[in-house]
Amino acid sequence: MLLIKLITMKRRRIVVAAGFCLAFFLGTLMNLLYIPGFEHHQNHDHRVHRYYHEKQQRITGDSQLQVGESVTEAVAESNSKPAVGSRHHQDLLLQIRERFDEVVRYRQRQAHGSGTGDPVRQLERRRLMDSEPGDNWDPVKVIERTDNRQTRFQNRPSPSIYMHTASRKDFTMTLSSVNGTRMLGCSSIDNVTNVQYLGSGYTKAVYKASLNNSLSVALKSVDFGGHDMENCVKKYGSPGDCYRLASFKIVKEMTLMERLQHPNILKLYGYCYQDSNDIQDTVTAITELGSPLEMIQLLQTSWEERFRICLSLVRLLHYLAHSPLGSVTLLDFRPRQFVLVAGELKVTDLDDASTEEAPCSPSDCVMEFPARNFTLPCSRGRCLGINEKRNLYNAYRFFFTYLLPHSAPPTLRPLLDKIVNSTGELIWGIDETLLQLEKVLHLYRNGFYLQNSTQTHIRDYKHVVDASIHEENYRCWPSYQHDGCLLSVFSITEAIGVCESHAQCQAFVLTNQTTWTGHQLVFFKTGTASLSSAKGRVTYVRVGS
Ligand SMILES: Nc1ncnc2c1ncn2[C@@H]1O[C@H](COP(=O)(O)OP(=O)(O)OP(=O)(O)O)[C@@H](O)[C@H]1O
Repeated sequence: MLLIKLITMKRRRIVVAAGFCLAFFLGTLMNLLYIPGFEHHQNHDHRVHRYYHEKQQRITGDSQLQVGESVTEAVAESNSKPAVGSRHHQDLLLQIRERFDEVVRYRQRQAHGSGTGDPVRQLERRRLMDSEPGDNWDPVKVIERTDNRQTRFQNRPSPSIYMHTASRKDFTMTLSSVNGTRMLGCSSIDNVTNVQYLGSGYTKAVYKASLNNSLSVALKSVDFGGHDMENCVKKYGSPGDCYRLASFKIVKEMTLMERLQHPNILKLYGYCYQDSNDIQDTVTAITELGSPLEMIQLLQTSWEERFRICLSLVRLLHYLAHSPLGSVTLLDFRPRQFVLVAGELKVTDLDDASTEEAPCSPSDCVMEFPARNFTLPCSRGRCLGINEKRNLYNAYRFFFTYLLPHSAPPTLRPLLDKIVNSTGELIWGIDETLLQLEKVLHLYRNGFYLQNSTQTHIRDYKHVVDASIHEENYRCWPSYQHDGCLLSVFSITEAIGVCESHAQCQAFVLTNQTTWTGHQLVFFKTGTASLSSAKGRVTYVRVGS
């Protein structure tokens, strides 16, 4: 009986959630199955987990950083692999060189489009010039210092001194500040506590840790047991060079985090280079902590929170389209590349970001997606606006279609549908898309989405000051609290409208909490038996029939 009752009570919620989940799964399945160049990401390996355990012990200071067991195994397997100095091995060195060059390009690139008179760009340019080499912060300093040595090394057989060997201290001392903010270094992560594994991908493993038992951060390093390292060591048999190759992804990410400053890009707090027993200069990035994005969970949250994520994303893409480095595209755009920080969406994985616009001849500028292709104009040998358009279409297919329209206020639906359609067809660019989403925010924040139909019910509610109801809770969707009905409203009129639409609702209590749009959180109640005095609180009780 209880089960049947529960099922009945939750039926609406389950049906809604199931509907979303089904749509989400069917839709994303197609998308996720096809991501050019990223097919390998779907794999996972038990050895990765074994490494997390080993690594967790190392981070907490149990021992020096070691080469992971799976890498050792891979080295054993790779005895038959080409010798150091062979052409095959040179291929690995070439890849390292390419990644090195890419990082240096980002590091040295001047503000894009300077001299346009745009004050924001001019400000960006000044900021960049202020932090040109010579500034204390420079995650590639370790590499740049060896650039000359590297040039000489082109014809050398041994890769072992490819990277500069530096003691930890060197880097701790050169670390100072970036954009006026003091950076963390190796000493900051010596005594981290509460280390927890957060996630890993193809290359990196990410841990949560507390510094001084106060600041929680994310620690990102190369996953020795990950696919990237394992495949490389199997192929080339050189853990040290494979590590260098993989670590450039972290160095690139740190460089972009420093170059691209925006509220929706995760903050870099610092980094640490440490020699390990077997590998020199292993790098750990220390970044802002987020929580991984769970699409299924998001589908169950309020429209207001889902809209916030879409707006964050569009603000981010607008910045990337006009960034100081030029138009930046996120080649790997899956939701797992983003995290949430206090409800805001932030991009975390920048190692697949690119500023290169695809080269073309006039006839072959085609942008391909699983469900459709777009033909773009080819101008001066480059596909015009491809970076911006790729980001926007990915935002449409991974985020907007699932998060924007469902359970939105009915009066906003036409505008939201237009946003979804116009981005899905790439009719709008990012500037227009941002303008329209900011318009939605304006309408929502100022209550212009409300219809007048609830006015007539106001006289049916009694206003009780300095009173609250502690019990008489019921569940509703999409509540901000799981065991009660806590919803956000623009006004008392809207709260009355909500109460009228819930069969159980007999009263509601205003809280002093507000959401990110300034809406007030209100508890809806089934009755008033536990009504009691509470200074400063206001309760509305239904008195009409
Ligand atoms: N700052 C962070 N806070 C919380 N979780 C994070 C953070 N950074 C990354 N993660 C989690 O760790 C996972 C792996 O991180 P990341 O994407 O940088 O690794 P990767 O090896 O580049 O992965 P991929 O194979 O997707 O490229 C992410 O999917 C994300 O869920």
